[in-house]
Amino acid sequence: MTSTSDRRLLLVHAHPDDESINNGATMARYAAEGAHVTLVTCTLGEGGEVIPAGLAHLTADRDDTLGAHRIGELTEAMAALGVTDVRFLGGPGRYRDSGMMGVPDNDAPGCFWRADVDEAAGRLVAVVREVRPQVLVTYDERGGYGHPDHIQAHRVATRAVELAADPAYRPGLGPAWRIAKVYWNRVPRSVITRGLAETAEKAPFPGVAEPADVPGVVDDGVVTTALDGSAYADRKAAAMAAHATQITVAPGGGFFALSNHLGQPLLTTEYYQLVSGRAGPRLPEDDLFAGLDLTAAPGGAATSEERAR
Ligand SMILES: CC(=O)N[C@H]1[C@@H](O[C@@H]2[C@H](O)[C@H](O)[C@@H](O)[C@H](O)[C@H]2O)O[C@H](CO)[C@@H](O)[C@@H]1O
Ligand SMILES: [Zn+2]
Repeated sequence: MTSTSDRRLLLVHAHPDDESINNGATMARYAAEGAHVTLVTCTLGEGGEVIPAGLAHLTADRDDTLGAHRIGELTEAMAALGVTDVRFLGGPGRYRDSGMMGVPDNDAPGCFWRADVDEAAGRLVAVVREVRPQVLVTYDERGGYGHPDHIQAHRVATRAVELAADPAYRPGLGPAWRIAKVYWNRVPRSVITRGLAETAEKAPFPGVAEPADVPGVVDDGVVTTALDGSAYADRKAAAMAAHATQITVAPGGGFFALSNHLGQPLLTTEYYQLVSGRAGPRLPEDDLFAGLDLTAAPGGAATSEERAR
Protein backbone atom coordinates (compact mmCIF):
# COMPACT_ATOMS: atom_id res chain seq x y z
CA MET A 1 0.00 0.00 0.00
CA THR A 2 1.42 3.38 -0.97
CA SER A 3 1.62 5.68 1.98
CA THR A 4 0.77 9.16 0.73
CA SER A 5 3.22 10.75 3.15
CA ASP A 6 6.04 8.73 1.51
CA ARG A 7 5.33 10.34 -1.86
CA ARG A 8 7.66 13.21 -2.85
CA LEU A 9 7.05 15.29 -6.00
CA LEU A 10 9.54 17.83 -7.41
CA LEU A 11 8.48 20.41 -9.97
CA VAL A 12 11.00 22.57 -11.85
CA HIS A 13 9.70 25.77 -13.42
CA ALA A 14 11.12 28.89 -15.10
CA HIS A 15 9.09 31.78 -13.61
CA PRO A 16 6.65 32.42 -10.79
CA ASP A 17 3.24 31.66 -12.41
CA ASP A 18 4.26 28.66 -14.52
CA GLU A 19 3.66 26.25 -11.64
CA SER A 20 0.06 27.38 -11.11
CA ILE A 21 -0.76 27.50 -14.83
CA ASN A 22 0.66 24.06 -15.63
CA ASN A 23 0.28 22.14 -12.37
CA GLY A 24 -1.87 24.06 -9.90
CA ALA A 25 -4.50 21.35 -9.49
CA THR A 26 -1.86 18.59 -9.36
CA MET A 27 0.08 20.38 -6.65
CA ALA A 28 -3.07 21.09 -4.64
CA ARG A 29 -4.21 17.45 -4.92
CA TYR A 30 -0.93 15.92 -3.76
CA ALA A 31 -0.49 18.49 -0.99
CA ALA A 32 -4.02 17.72 0.24
CA GLU A 33 -3.26 13.98 0.12
CA GLY A 34 -0.19 14.44 2.34
CA ALA A 35 2.52 14.03 -0.27
CA HIS A 36 5.58 16.27 -0.03
CA VAL A 37 5.50 18.76 -2.91
CA THR A 38 8.67 20.74 -3.69
CA LEU A 39 8.71 23.60 -6.20
CA VAL A 40 11.98 24.92 -7.63
CA THR A 41 11.57 28.10 -9.66
CA CYS A 42 14.63 29.14 -11.66
CA THR A 43 14.11 32.92 -11.95
CA LEU A 44 12.04 35.63 -10.25
CA GLY A 45 10.37 36.68 -13.51
CA GLU A 46 12.03 40.09 -13.38
CA GLY A 47 11.48 40.69 -17.10
CA GLY A 48 7.75 40.22 -17.19
CA GLU A 49 5.05 42.61 -18.32
CA VAL A 50 2.60 43.93 -15.72
CA ILE A 51 -1.17 43.82 -16.14
CA PRO A 52 -2.51 46.13 -13.38
CA ALA A 53 -1.83 49.75 -14.39
CA GLY A 54 -1.15 50.68 -10.77
CA LEU A 55 1.79 48.25 -10.70
CA ALA A 56 3.31 49.22 -14.05
CA HIS A 57 6.15 50.99 -12.20
CA LEU A 58 7.54 47.59 -11.18
CA THR A 59 8.84 46.71 -14.65
CA ALA A 60 12.53 46.25 -15.45
CA ASP A 61 12.67 49.48 -17.46
CA ARG A 62 11.28 51.51 -14.52
CA ASP A 63 11.73 50.50 -10.84
CA ASP A 64 13.00 46.99 -11.73
CA THR A 65 11.32 45.57 -8.64
CA LEU A 66 9.01 43.09 -10.38
CA GLY A 67 11.14 40.14 -9.25
CA ALA A 68 10.71 40.95 -5.58
CA HIS A 69 6.99 41.54 -6.14
CA ARG A 70 6.59 38.17 -7.86
CA ILE A 71 8.14 36.42 -4.86
CA GLY A 72 5.14 37.72 -2.94
CA GLU A 73 2.74 36.57 -5.65
CA LEU A 74 4.29 33.10 -5.59
CA THR A 75 4.05 32.94 -1.81
CA GLU A 76 0.33 33.77 -2.01
CA ALA A 77 -0.21 31.27 -4.81
CA MET A 78 1.50 28.44 -2.93
CA ALA A 79 -0.58 29.20 0.17
CA ALA A 80 -3.67 28.72 -1.99
CA LEU A 81 -2.38 25.32 -3.13
CA GLY A 82 -1.12 24.20 0.30
CA VAL A 83 2.47 23.91 -0.93
CA THR A 84 5.09 24.85 1.65
CA ASP A 85 8.42 23.78 0.13
CA VAL A 86 9.17 26.58 -2.34
CA ARG A 87 12.71 27.33 -3.52
CA PHE A 88 14.50 29.47 -6.09
CA LEU A 89 17.35 27.76 -7.93
CA GLY A 90 20.57 29.02 -6.32
CA GLY A 91 18.53 31.36 -4.09
CA PRO A 92 16.27 34.29 -5.05
CA GLY A 93 17.78 36.30 -7.92
CA ARG A 94 20.69 33.95 -8.69
CA TYR A 95 19.45 33.56 -12.27
CA ARG A 96 17.62 36.47 -13.90
CA ASP A 97 14.65 36.25 -16.25
CA SER A 98 16.01 36.15 -19.84
CA GLY A 99 13.00 37.64 -21.60
CA MET A 100 11.20 36.20 -24.61
CA MET A 101 13.33 34.55 -27.33
CA GLY A 102 15.23 37.11 -29.39
CA VAL A 103 15.20 40.11 -27.05
CA PRO A 104 18.45 41.76 -25.83
CA ASP A 105 17.90 40.41 -22.30
CA ASN A 106 18.78 36.98 -23.69
CA ASP A 107 22.42 38.15 -23.65
CA ALA A 108 22.36 39.86 -20.26
CA PRO A 109 25.05 38.67 -17.84
CA GLY A 110 23.43 36.63 -15.07
CA CYS A 111 20.35 35.71 -17.08
CA PHE A 112 19.22 32.10 -16.88
CA TRP A 113 19.55 31.54 -20.63
CA ARG A 114 23.29 32.26 -20.33
CA ALA A 115 23.79 30.08 -17.26
CA ASP A 116 26.20 27.16 -17.37
CA VAL A 117 23.85 24.16 -17.44
CA ASP A 118 26.14 21.89 -15.40
CA GLU A 119 26.65 24.58 -12.75
CA ALA A 120 22.92 25.24 -12.47
CA ALA A 121 22.18 21.51 -12.51
CA GLY A 122 24.58 21.04 -9.60
CA ARG A 123 22.46 23.40 -7.55
CA LEU A 124 19.38 21.34 -8.41
CA VAL A 125 21.19 18.07 -7.57
CA ALA A 126 21.57 19.36 -4.00
CA VAL A 127 17.77 19.70 -3.81
CA VAL A 128 17.17 16.30 -5.42
CA ARG A 129 19.52 14.51 -3.02
CA GLU A 130 17.97 16.30 -0.03
CA VAL A 131 14.31 15.81 -1.00
CA ARG A 132 14.73 12.39 -2.76
CA PRO A 133 11.65 12.77 -4.98
CA GLN A 134 10.23 9.72 -6.73
CA VAL A 135 8.69 11.95 -9.42
CA LEU A 136 9.92 15.08 -11.25
CA VAL A 137 7.84 17.32 -13.53
CA THR A 138 9.31 19.83 -15.98
CA TYR A 139 8.91 21.01 -19.60
CA ASP A 140 9.79 19.33 -22.89
CA GLU A 141 12.90 20.29 -24.86
CA ARG A 142 11.11 23.36 -26.32
CA GLY A 143 10.22 24.51 -22.82
CA GLY A 144 6.62 24.04 -23.89
CA TYR A 145 6.53 27.15 -26.09
CA GLY A 146 10.07 28.22 -26.86
CA HIS A 147 10.76 30.70 -24.04
CA PRO A 148 14.52 30.68 -23.27
CA ASP A 149 14.02 30.23 -19.52
CA HIS A 150 11.65 27.34 -20.10
CA ILE A 151 14.10 25.65 -22.47
CA GLN A 152 16.87 26.16 -19.92
CA ALA A 153 14.71 24.82 -17.09
CA HIS A 154 14.21 21.65 -19.15
CA ARG A 155 17.96 21.35 -19.80
CA VAL A 156 18.95 21.96 -16.18
CA ALA A 157 16.31 19.60 -14.79
CA THR A 158 17.22 16.87 -17.27
CA ARG A 159 20.94 17.21 -16.46
CA ALA A 160 20.23 17.24 -12.72
CA VAL A 161 18.25 13.98 -12.96
CA GLU A 162 21.32 12.37 -14.56
CA LEU A 163 23.90 13.82 -12.16
CA ALA A 164 21.88 13.18 -8.99
CA ALA A 165 21.83 9.45 -9.77
CA ASP A 166 25.61 9.26 -10.33
CA PRO A 167 27.39 8.20 -7.11
CA ALA A 168 30.64 9.62 -8.51
CA TYR A 169 29.15 13.11 -8.90
CA ARG A 170 29.91 15.42 -5.96
CA PRO A 171 29.31 12.94 -3.12
CA GLY A 172 29.41 15.93 -0.74
CA LEU A 173 25.93 16.83 -2.01
CA GLY A 174 24.56 13.67 -0.42
CA PRO A 175 23.95 10.06 -1.42
CA ALA A 176 23.05 9.49 -5.08
CA TRP A 177 19.33 9.48 -5.78
CA ARG A 178 17.58 8.10 -8.88
CA ILE A 179 14.28 9.76 -9.66
CA ALA A 180 11.98 6.92 -10.69
CA LYS A 181 9.60 8.84 -13.01
CA VAL A 182 10.11 12.03 -15.06
CA TYR A 183 7.20 13.77 -16.74
CA TRP A 184 6.81 16.67 -19.16
CA ASN A 185 3.86 19.06 -18.99
CA ARG A 186 1.49 18.38 -21.88
CA VAL A 187 -1.91 19.48 -23.25
CA PRO A 188 -3.75 17.15 -25.67
CA ARG A 189 -4.58 18.90 -28.95
CA SER A 190 -8.24 17.90 -28.79
CA VAL A 191 -8.54 19.40 -25.30
CA ILE A 192 -7.06 22.77 -26.21
CA THR A 193 -8.98 22.93 -29.49
CA ARG A 194 -12.25 22.38 -27.62
CA GLY A 195 -11.18 24.71 -24.80
CA LEU A 196 -10.23 27.59 -27.11
CA ALA A 197 -13.53 27.28 -28.96
CA GLU A 198 -15.35 27.53 -25.63
CA THR A 199 -13.14 30.46 -24.68
CA ALA A 200 -14.12 32.31 -27.87
CA GLU A 201 -17.77 31.69 -27.05
CA LYS A 202 -17.85 32.47 -23.33
CA ALA A 203 -14.71 34.18 -21.99
CA PRO A 204 -14.64 37.95 -21.30
CA PHE A 205 -11.37 38.69 -23.10
CA PRO A 206 -10.78 40.75 -26.25
CA GLY A 207 -9.06 37.89 -28.05
CA VAL A 208 -8.36 34.15 -27.89
CA ALA A 209 -4.97 32.45 -27.81
CA GLU A 210 -3.81 30.17 -30.62
CA PRO A 211 -2.89 26.52 -29.87
CA ALA A 212 0.73 27.51 -30.62
CA ASP A 213 0.57 30.00 -27.71
CA VAL A 214 -0.31 27.20 -25.27
CA PRO A 215 2.71 25.35 -23.83
CA GLY A 216 3.12 21.63 -24.45
CA VAL A 217 0.33 20.95 -26.96
CA VAL A 218 0.75 17.49 -28.52
CA ASP A 219 -1.33 14.91 -30.35
CA ASP A 220 -3.60 13.16 -27.86
CA GLY A 221 -1.71 9.86 -28.23
CA VAL A 222 1.48 11.34 -26.76
CA VAL A 223 -0.21 11.99 -23.40
CA THR A 224 0.33 9.17 -20.88
CA THR A 225 -1.20 10.71 -17.78
CA ALA A 226 -4.31 12.74 -16.97
CA LEU A 227 -4.85 14.01 -13.44
CA ASP A 228 -8.42 15.02 -12.67
CA GLY A 229 -7.97 18.04 -10.42
CA SER A 230 -11.57 19.26 -10.65
CA ALA A 231 -11.89 18.98 -6.87
CA TYR A 232 -9.14 21.59 -6.64
CA ALA A 233 -10.37 23.93 -9.38
CA ASP A 234 -10.99 26.79 -6.95
CA ARG A 235 -7.50 26.45 -5.46
CA LYS A 236 -5.89 26.48 -8.91
CA ALA A 237 -7.91 29.55 -9.94
CA ALA A 238 -6.94 31.31 -6.69
CA ALA A 239 -3.28 30.45 -7.20
CA MET A 240 -3.31 31.76 -10.77
CA ALA A 241 -5.13 34.93 -9.66
CA ALA A 242 -2.43 35.48 -7.03
CA HIS A 243 0.00 36.04 -9.92
CA ALA A 244 -1.91 39.25 -10.65
CA THR A 245 0.88 41.00 -12.56
CA GLN A 246 0.87 38.13 -15.09
CA ILE A 247 -2.58 36.52 -15.11
CA THR A 248 -6.21 37.66 -15.21
CA VAL A 249 -8.65 34.92 -14.16
CA ALA A 250 -12.19 35.35 -15.49
CA PRO A 251 -15.05 35.53 -12.96
CA GLY A 252 -16.10 31.95 -12.22
CA GLY A 253 -12.60 30.68 -12.90
CA GLY A 254 -13.08 28.80 -16.15
CA PHE A 255 -10.83 30.98 -18.29
CA PHE A 256 -7.73 33.17 -17.96
CA ALA A 257 -5.52 35.49 -19.95
CA LEU A 258 -1.87 36.44 -19.68
CA SER A 259 -0.65 40.00 -20.22
CA ASN A 260 -1.42 39.62 -23.94
CA HIS A 261 -5.13 39.55 -23.00
CA LEU A 262 -5.69 36.44 -25.14
CA GLY A 263 -8.14 34.10 -23.43
CA GLN A 264 -7.40 30.46 -22.71
CA PRO A 265 -9.28 27.70 -20.86
CA LEU A 266 -8.23 27.21 -17.22
CA LEU A 267 -7.76 23.44 -17.28
CA THR A 268 -8.50 21.48 -14.11
CA THR A 269 -7.52 18.15 -15.60
CA GLU A 270 -3.75 18.42 -16.03
CA TYR A 271 -1.88 16.28 -18.53
CA TYR A 272 1.59 14.78 -18.69
CA GLN A 273 3.89 12.64 -20.81
CA LEU A 274 5.98 10.07 -18.95
CA VAL A 275 9.46 10.35 -20.49
CA SER A 276 11.50 8.32 -18.01
CA GLY A 277 10.52 5.39 -15.77
CA ARG A 278 7.83 2.74 -16.00
CA ALA A 279 4.17 3.65 -16.37
CA GLY A 280 1.55 2.41 -13.99
CA PRO A 281 -0.63 -0.61 -14.85
CA ARG A 282 -3.38 1.37 -16.63
CA LEU A 283 -3.07 4.10 -19.33
CA PRO A 284 -3.71 6.90 -19.21
CA GLU A 285 -2.36 6.98 -15.68
CA ASP A 286 -4.42 8.96 -13.17
CA ASP A 287 -1.56 9.30 -10.66
CA LEU A 288 2.04 10.45 -11.17
CA PHE A 289 3.15 7.86 -8.62
CA ALA A 290 1.29 4.98 -10.31
CA GLY A 291 3.24 1.72 -10.33
CA LEU A 292 5.83 2.79 -7.77
CA ASP A 293 6.80 0.76 -4.70
CA LEU A 294 7.65 3.62 -2.36
CA THR A 295 9.46 1.52 0.22
CA ALA A 296 12.52 3.10 -1.28
CA ALA A 297 15.81 1.30 -1.16
CA PRO A 298 18.77 3.67 -0.77
CA GLY A 299 19.28 5.44 -4.10
CA GLY A 300 15.76 5.57 -5.37
CA ALA A 301 12.27 4.18 -5.51
CA ALA A 302 11.49 1.17 -7.64
CA THR A 303 8.53 -0.18 -9.47
CA SER A 304 6.95 -3.30 -8.04
CA GLU A 305 8.56 -5.29 -10.89
CA GLU A 306 12.03 -3.94 -10.05
CA ARG A 307 11.44 -4.74 -6.39
CA ALA A 308 10.48 -8.30 -7.30
CA ARG A 309 13.84 -9.02 -9.04
C1 LIG B 1 3.73 32.08 -18.76
C2 LIG B 1 5.12 32.63 -18.92
O1 LIG B 1 6.07 31.89 -19.16
N1 LIG B 1 5.24 33.97 -18.80
C3 LIG B 1 6.55 34.62 -18.94
C4 LIG B 1 6.60 35.38 -20.25
O2 LIG B 1 5.56 36.35 -20.20
C5 LIG B 1 4.99 36.65 -21.48
C6 LIG B 1 5.74 37.80 -22.15
O3 LIG B 1 5.76 38.91 -21.28
C7 LIG B 1 5.05 38.16 -23.46
O4 LIG B 1 5.73 39.29 -23.99
C8 LIG B 1 3.59 38.51 -23.25
O5 LIG B 1 2.99 38.76 -24.50
C9 LIG B 1 2.86 37.34 -22.58
O6 LIG B 1 1.52 37.71 -22.31
C10 LIG B 1 3.54 37.00 -21.25
O7 LIG B 1 2.91 35.88 -20.64
O8 LIG B 1 7.89 36.03 -20.41
C11 LIG B 1 8.23 36.93 -19.34
C12 LIG B 1 9.58 37.53 -19.67
O9 LIG B 1 10.54 36.51 -19.76
C13 LIG B 1 8.21 36.20 -18.00
O10 LIG B 1 8.50 37.08 -16.94
C14 LIG B 1 6.83 35.56 -17.79
O11 LIG B 1 6.81 34.85 -16.54
ZN1 LIG C 1 7.35 31.02 -17.69
